Amino acid sequence: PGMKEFIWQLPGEELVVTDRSIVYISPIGKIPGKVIITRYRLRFEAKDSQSRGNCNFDIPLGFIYKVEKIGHSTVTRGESNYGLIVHCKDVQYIRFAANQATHSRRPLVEALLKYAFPLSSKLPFYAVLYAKECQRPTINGWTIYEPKKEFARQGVPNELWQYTDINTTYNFADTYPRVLMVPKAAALRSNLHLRLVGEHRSRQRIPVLSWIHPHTQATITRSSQPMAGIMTKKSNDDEMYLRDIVDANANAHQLLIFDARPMMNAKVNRAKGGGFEENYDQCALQFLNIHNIHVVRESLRKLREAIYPRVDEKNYWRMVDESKWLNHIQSIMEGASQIAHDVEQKKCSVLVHCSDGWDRTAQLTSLAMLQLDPYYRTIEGFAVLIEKEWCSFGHKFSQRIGHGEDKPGDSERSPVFLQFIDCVWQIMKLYGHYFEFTSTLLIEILDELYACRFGTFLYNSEKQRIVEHRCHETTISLWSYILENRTKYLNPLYRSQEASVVILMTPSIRHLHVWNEYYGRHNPSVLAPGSEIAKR
Ligand SMILES: CCCC(=O)OC[C@@H](COP(=O)(O)O[C@@H]1[C@H](O)[C@H](OP(=O)(O)O)[C@@H](O)[C@H](O)[C@H]1O)OC(=O)CCC
Repeated sequence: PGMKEFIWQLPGEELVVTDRSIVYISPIGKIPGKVIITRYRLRFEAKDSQSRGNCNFDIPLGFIYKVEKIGHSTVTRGESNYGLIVHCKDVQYIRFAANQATHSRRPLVEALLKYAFPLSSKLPFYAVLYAKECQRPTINGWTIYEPKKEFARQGVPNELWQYTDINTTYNFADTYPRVLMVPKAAALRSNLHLRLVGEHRSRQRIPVLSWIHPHTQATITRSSQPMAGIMTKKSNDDEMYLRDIVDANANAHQLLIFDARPMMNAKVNRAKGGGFEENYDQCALQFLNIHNIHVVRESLRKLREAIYPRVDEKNYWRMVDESKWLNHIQSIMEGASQIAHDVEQKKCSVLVHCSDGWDRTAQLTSLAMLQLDPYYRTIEGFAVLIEKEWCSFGHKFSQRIGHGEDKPGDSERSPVFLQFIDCVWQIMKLYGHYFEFTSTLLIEILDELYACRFGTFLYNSEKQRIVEHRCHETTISLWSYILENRTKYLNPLYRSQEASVVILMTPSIRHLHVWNEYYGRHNPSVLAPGSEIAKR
């Protein structure tokens, strides 16, 4: 492997192309400098960096969702009309003016289109090159989450809950984890029974255990929607299975079913064969009015307009309100808080689902578990929570982020995981001393979500990650990096004894804030010293 030419180069980060005569059109002025593109990043170095303050920046290629060419080589207007715009998956976009005479844009655009979209270019993700050249990490992040170790920590299996081997080779539900914990009564009935329950749940994502209360045995189970359809057909096996969940908790006589969706959307899903648990006996159903991936994608787009490339001081709050971003955050937090309250105070068992059970359901179970179990507010526990409720339960990271694909308009993309991390930040803002880590960890996780340097967030399911792409062997886990640098994320106010509490909150909109530390981080907060104001 080539020697490192620059101190900043990472293992496996081969140089691809350099352009020394390019101008960065920043929000606060034109800055001439050099662009270096490698297999991992786009880097800009201002020509006389000392006089302009530090205008250097690095953008991992995984951040890029669109490369836009502006101006044509023939146009004669000012040079800044000819160049390219690099649009990023976090709020920013970067505009460069290239040198018309030398047609310097072409090599840059070709390099970006090839290496920012490895799936489209049929190249391996940078994560594979990085792992090849890295020394073996001292901590193997792939073993931080062991399902049976985590369930043992929760106190199961026990006399009422046990493993089923029905999905050991992912043949039952290929978007689900291999290890599933189900009511003992259901497992003892037969695998046929479980298969019949699976036939009544979208993609066989049957209700399985996420978390059990250490003292009351109240449980959080999760699933996808029942396949009731327009005939609102019922399933004896599905209803019997839910009764098993009720019977496994001596403190309650009914199962609280939380359908994350607006009722109208749940009804519309009947047209696709879906639906909801209509008058199941011993069950109480309620809708949480959390909107779908399409509404969420649009909401972030509007929030971004309020913030980047600069805050519109006159219209900011109107634009934030019109985005409804904080309203969506609130609906998720309200749902998770009600789930936590019903499990903790009413000692009830709850079932959480939505349409597919991999977006809103993951948000609700993980936020409720974060409130109920202080373990998940430690660095290791937070890694376990994300591996369990997001990675292993088939949140489609690859499609929701659009890893490596040049398909900016793909309607499968949506910032659902970002919404979850934003909710964690809102809880941290109110109860920071109950977390072992600070928001630095949250921002690090979001950056590595896009960068594709680690294998943790690649692909759409445990099966794809482990069986089809063998990520545990070919890539390094994000948690190796995080845990090797854990001091970076430690919260000095954290006292594990006092933090060992249940957080029960009623998230009023007045307690919620725009996470400016993240969404506003690319805005020039002050004029870089010596930077000239863009000439009008
Ligand atoms: C005649 C065809 C009917 C039809 O296409 O229904 C489709 C529904 C889509 O259902 P929705 O629940 O509104 O939307 C779904 C959820 O966001 C789901 O995530 P989650 O895991 O959180 O459930 C995603 O995985 C699906 O891709 C998405 O389609 O659309 C609506 O309900 C919108 C109504 C305004």
